Amino acid sequence: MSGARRRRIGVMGGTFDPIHNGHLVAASEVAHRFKLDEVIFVPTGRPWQKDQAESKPGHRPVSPAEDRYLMTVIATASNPQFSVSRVDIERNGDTYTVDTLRDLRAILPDAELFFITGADALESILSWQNWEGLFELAHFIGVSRPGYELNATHLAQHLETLPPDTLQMLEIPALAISSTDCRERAHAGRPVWYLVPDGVVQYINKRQLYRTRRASSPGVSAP
Ligand SMILES: Nc1ncnc2c1ncn2[C@@H]1O[C@H](COP(=O)(O)OP(=O)(O)OP(=O)(O)O)[C@@H](O)[C@H]1O
Ligand SMILES: O=C(O)c1ccc[n+]([C@@H]2O[C@H](COP(=O)([O-])O)[C@@H](O)[C@H]2O)c1
Repeated sequence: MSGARRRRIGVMGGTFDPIHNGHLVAASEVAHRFKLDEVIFVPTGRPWQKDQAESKPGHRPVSPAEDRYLMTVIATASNPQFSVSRVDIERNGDTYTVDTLRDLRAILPDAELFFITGADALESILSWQNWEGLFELAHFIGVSRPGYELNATHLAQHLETLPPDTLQMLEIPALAISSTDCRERAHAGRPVWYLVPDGVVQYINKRQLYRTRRASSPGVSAP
């Protein structure tokens, strides 16, 4: 008897500080083109490369994980194909994609995973923890992003021994939106409407996120 088709699950990892429409379009387009059953958004717990960059003068620390998680839930709630996982925010220590994928494989042992990453993140993947092990855990889909070239020739030589569909590229509708720009807008009192979902605009206002350059906002408390 032939086995059932394996569920095809997209994994969209990100710091999502805040989640914006560029993330949502990327996930939606990959879901359609790769016939995915679902996309799981995975907010990072401790994004070690961003933490390092943001310890430089003039940069602000990453917002509390619980705020980033809740914005991701709000942004994805209306799409039945989208869900949000807490695996990265519940794991102690720095967030490594190799752990994300291992955790998701343990939860979804029969699924085929497709990790979605923008062209900028793809450029730096050789600096990720245990990157050689990543491609055995999931397919990788690199998506275009304004300002970055969608090119993985630097990776190709390292992937020669792996199956040809290990890493695939996809041009998506260009949205020149970044979380950095959204934070700077919110900080300066400029609008973020239509760059992020409406509920995320309201959450940013309610929690007064990005008003200061320091992470001075209190933690999320239960209602
Ligand atoms: N506009 C976009 N188009 C396509 N991919 C994107 C876009 N913005 C972010 N991504 C991808 O989404 C993933 C998560 O991104 P992240 O949460 O770091 O957002 P960001 O906008 O890059 O944040 P920041 O400006 O703080 O660096 C990464 O793989 C990133 O490349
Ligand atoms: O595994 C790593 O070492 C690693 C280093 C940097 C980024 N990542 C992952 O890449 C995704 C996008 O990260 P970021 O920092 O651009 O929001 C997110 O899922 C991160 O956990 C992973």
